[in-house]
Amino acid sequence: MTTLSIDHVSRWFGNVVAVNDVTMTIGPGVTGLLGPNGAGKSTLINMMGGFLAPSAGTVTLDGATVWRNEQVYRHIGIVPEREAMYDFLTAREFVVANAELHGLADPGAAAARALATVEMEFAQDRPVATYSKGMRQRAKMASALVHDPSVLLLDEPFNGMDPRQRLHLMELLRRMGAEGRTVLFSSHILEEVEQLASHIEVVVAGRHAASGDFRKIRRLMTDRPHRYLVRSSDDRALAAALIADGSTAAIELDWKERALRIQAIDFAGFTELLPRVARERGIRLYTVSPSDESLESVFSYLVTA
Ligand SMILES: Nc1ncnc2c1ncn2[C@@H]1O[C@H](COP(=O)(O)OP(=O)(O)OP(=O)(O)O)[C@@H](O)[C@H]1O
Repeated sequence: MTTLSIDHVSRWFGNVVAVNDVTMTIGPGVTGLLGPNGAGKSTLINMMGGFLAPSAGTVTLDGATVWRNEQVYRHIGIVPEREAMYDFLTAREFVVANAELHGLADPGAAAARALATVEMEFAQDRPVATYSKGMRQRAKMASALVHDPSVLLLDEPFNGMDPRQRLHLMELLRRMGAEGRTVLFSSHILEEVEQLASHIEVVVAGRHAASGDFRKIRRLMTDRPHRYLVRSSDDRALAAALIADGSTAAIELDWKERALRIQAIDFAGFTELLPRVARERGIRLYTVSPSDESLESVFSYLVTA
């Protein structure tokens, strides 16, 4: 069982709409679920993993409803973002306990296999209290893998990891994807998703904003209108010269800031145009700063596009 279908799914908490009419399909390989904080990624993952019921719509795995379906739970492993671990347990005890919960025939052997997969044998008999953040993450991962699920869901798995741990986890997730499993991980960092995911789903403010490979998502982000704040030795002359070019969509003189607010449509064209025009007219550029580069603004452009 490998294909998760999210069909017109919404989830609200009181009057907060965390997920708003999202439809997407997640198949084998590694998929990145990208979006700023509060976009609804955890809520979506919890619904995909059967931890949370959708308020509307359906989540199915190869056609079978996920919510309250034990048959389906057998195929899903989930690594939540925050999970209380019993610090006095060792990783081995923690993973064996989960194997027992799954009713596996040989919990010891299954736990040993899962701990080997995440390369945690060296510390498996130490209490979790003595682990680094990355080691805890790996213990959680072993616990999620103990029943050999075909679908693995991870909520912000790279948070708080050092570069070496990050590489290690990337390698592991890549391998699992190559084996034909469905691996989905959430992140708010495009570069992280880019390095690992062959497919990206973007969510913003509870809504599905875009999907495609990283080239497509990158292009959507660079092709959006860019806003700059520019200060120069002659703002009026600069504005007149820039507006004559097609890559400049709008210019406003901001008296308070004593600067130009420029909206460019063609990112590459504009970054070439601005210094050239300034040079040709003998205008000195004092400040050139992007004024809307927050992740939220980049993503919300995708939603309104
Ligand atoms: N149990 C809950 N009760 C009330 N509101 C909730 C609950 N869970 C999530 N929300 C709200 O739903 C929205 C989406 O939250 P969610 O945690 O799914 O986003 P996220 O993309 O995972 O963000 P983060 O990366 O910050 O965890 C937020 O506004 C959040 O405050």
